[in-house]
Amino acid sequence: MRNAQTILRNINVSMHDGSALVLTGPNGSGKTTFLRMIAGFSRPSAGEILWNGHDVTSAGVFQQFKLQLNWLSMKDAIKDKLSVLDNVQWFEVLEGKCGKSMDALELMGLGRLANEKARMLSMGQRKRLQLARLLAIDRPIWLLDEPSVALDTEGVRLLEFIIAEHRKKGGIVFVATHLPIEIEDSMSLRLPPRFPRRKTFLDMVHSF
Ligand SMILES: Nc1ncnc2c1ncn2[C@@H]1O[C@H](COP(=O)(O)OP(=O)(O)OP(=O)(O)O)[C@@H](O)[C@H]1O
Repeated sequence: MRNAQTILRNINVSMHDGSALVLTGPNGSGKTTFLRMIAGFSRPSAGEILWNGHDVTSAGVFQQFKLQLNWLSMKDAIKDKLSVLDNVQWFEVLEGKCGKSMDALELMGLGRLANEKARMLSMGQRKRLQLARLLAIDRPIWLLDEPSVALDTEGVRLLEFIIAEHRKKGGIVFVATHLPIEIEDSMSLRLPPRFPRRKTFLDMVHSF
């Protein structure tokens, strides 16, 4: 439920180590809501989200489960006044890790911009920075909301590559997207429109 309205119903998905789920569906169909529920930002009004058989919302489990998750969304949480490198290292330090930030930036094609202020980055470069952060933090479950928006063709290929590599290590990936993405052996779930339109776009055009 969101705002007292039922957004998602009758969804049953089971993920194992190394698996990937691609969520698609029209605007407002609930893709972000689905990811938010997995992340524990929203509670399902019915049903359960289980992690290793335990309800993720129960005390004790939630704190552990949260540490497995890496969230990437349109809100990029990039600090414009910090350098590109600091924007990755800051999260790495918070995570109690170190040493992967520069390699992650290099992989995402941002090595030469590491010492620039993040405000200098283009939209696609900001997305690459988010992906570098994902790599540096290196948590097992990735929740990616529209990860390819603003990426160029090479950026999308890199995204597909890091997803494949993550899965090889046993990582789990959820991707909500409107854009085509190639993820081998992924499951796909297409959410239905919440409010089916009475008229199609072409009907509207012809009525003018
Ligand atoms: N902040 C909010 N508060 C209350 N209801 C919300 C909020 N954000 C979204 N919703 C409701 O949840 C529904 C699903 O939204 P959600 O963002 O999950 O869809 P989506 O499939 O990710 O859409 P899009 O493709 O546009 O990103 C929306 O139709 C809206 O009614």
